[in-house]
Amino acid sequence: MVSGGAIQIPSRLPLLLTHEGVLLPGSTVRFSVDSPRNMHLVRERLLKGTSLKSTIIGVIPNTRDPDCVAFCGFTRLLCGGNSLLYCRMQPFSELLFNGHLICHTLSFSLCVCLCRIGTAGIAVQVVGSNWPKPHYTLLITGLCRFSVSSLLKERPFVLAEVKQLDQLERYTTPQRDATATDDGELGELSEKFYQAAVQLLGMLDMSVPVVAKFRRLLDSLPRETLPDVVASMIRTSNKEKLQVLDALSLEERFKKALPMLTRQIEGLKLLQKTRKTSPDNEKRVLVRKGTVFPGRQFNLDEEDEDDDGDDTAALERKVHGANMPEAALKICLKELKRLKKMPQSMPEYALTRNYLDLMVELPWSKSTKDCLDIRAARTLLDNDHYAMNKLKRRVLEYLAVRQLKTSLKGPILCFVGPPGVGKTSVGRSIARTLGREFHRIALGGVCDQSDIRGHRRTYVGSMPGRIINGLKTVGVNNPVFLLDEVDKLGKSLQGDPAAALLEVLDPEQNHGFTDHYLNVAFDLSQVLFIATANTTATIPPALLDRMEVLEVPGYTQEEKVEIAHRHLIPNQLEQHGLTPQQLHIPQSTTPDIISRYTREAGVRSLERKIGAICRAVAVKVAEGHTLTKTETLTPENSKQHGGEGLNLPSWSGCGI
Ligand SMILES: Nc1ncnc2c1ncn2[C@@H]1O[C@H](COP(=O)(O)OP(=O)(O)OP(=O)(O)O)[C@@H](O)[C@H]1O
Repeated sequence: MVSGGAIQIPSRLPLLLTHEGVLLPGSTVRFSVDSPRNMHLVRERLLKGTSLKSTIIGVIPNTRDPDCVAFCGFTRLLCGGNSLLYCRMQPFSELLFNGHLICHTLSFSLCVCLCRIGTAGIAVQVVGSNWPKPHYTLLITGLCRFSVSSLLKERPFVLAEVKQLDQLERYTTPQRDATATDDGELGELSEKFYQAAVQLLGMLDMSVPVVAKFRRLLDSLPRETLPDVVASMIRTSNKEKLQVLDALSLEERFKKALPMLTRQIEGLKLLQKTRKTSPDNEKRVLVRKGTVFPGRQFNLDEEDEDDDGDDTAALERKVHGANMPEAALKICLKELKRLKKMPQSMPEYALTRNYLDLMVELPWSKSTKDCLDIRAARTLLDNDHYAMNKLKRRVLEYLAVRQLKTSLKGPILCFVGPPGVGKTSVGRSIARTLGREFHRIALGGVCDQSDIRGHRRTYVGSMPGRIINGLKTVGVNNPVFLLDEVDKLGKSLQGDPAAALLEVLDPEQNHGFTDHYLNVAFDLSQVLFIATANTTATIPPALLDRMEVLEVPGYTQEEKVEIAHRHLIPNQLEQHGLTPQQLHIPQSTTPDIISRYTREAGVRSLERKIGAICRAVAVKVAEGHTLTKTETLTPENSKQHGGEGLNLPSWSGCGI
């Protein structure tokens, strides 16, 4: 690439067509690549190539221009400005650029307007990812301008014959500064530009790394490179950057870039005038907020410190503030250290970040204070549930022992009974009496061990298990966990979830429960586990052995009537926005509903039927029927009501 002392870029360059940004010589820009042509370029040129030459590509802004597209179909193509049009033509006869024939042999299926001038750049990093769709992220450092002489091929990626426009030696060898000794307009311009850059720096906080870097570059780079470097660092639009890119003469380049710099200075002056904070703070805020330096497009040799630095610093603060045990803290700090060194585009960055976010969110030492009063607990249980005397007595005994001995280890209560007898709702009431958070973990159909214990982090799409997820949701380490339907746990090739539950439910072991995702022990000894099941027959013996089974039998008809009138009807009326004046179901009607329309040990179906009656009445009320008297619902009167007043639906009309 060195010919006659001059460093030359290859005369044939693969072109990366990008809508994303403009690469200027001397700047480093991150491009996300997902179009088929660009993906081919990365795979076949950057990833397969082994020489330095193969890492050099041409980056060319691909500005879709409706005017250009309108030209398609003509055999002679003329494109204004510095744009080059190539489009679908069969056969391709002549392609003219600014009056010059570029190509007359190929047919192109692309229909885009390309800039004629691009920047040859060296790909310093290529990162691939499949999420959310296959793409590569390229970090490219601009070397020099080139112009497209002719297009050689279009597939699998665009290859062009190019002409180098800038000298590369200006960065590599200390040489005569073309502008320093120039006394003419160019010298004046470059001095003015330099002074403006110094003025901008004076308005910013030097302790911010970006500003310090800007200062270093300003002093070390030859002045002729400054327009490119400064235009790529300060906040400018892509259109403005394109103007700088298209400016071939140095003088023109200074003229294009200087107004951008002065605009920035004027903007800062205005901001400083309007805000009345301390000057030092103000300077820092301006830089931090990206008022001057947007994004991270300036990293010629940049340390990884900007907004991202803030982010990881905040995370570090959270890690220290999470009050986690020594072992967990050690792991978090290690991961944090790795995270700081990772580029954000790396897929592992997101994984590590998610892991750390979970670690800081977990309630390692956050708990609610138990407010147990046995008398109040009895009243609450009685108010919430009718009958169930045996179960309520045992629950009260259990709670009383807990009150006397806070560090009670076991037993785990397991309520066994037919569906709808109130097992889950008793669990909820226990949480309320203790003043603890309640979380239900539905185990029905779970047949993968990792549902309980989580996946290892090496696994794609890994997640913590339900226990850790539940703790994250409730935000305290002493909730009431209701393991619903333990009898319906499955088994599969992915392991036996019941075996994983053994450790969770064993009071002797669960202080060191290790979820595969966390890979560090979490103390579950404060969690109060309650299990429910419909039958003990299908509960694995080892699991059953760890639990105290409390049978919850079905209800008698009388009990169901009481439950309906004390709990179900008031609940349903409230849920449907009705008042007892609008719907009254007499005690004598309920046995009819129970015996004719439900056939169950519990009361869930009864609750649904009452809900259906409420819905039907709600329609009438919403239609604006006025109530003259309190209506009572019986099968007979519902049929009698032919049309006036509150037209109570017939039983079948209720949908029950
Ligand atoms: N004794 C009772 N007193 C008041 N309401 C009750 C009683 N028994 C059940 N219920 C009510 O019945 C409904 C169903 O109860 P729940 O969901 O707790 O049943 P379950 O036994 O857990 O059923 P499954 O085994 O299907 O999970 C709830 O609305 C609950 O409040």
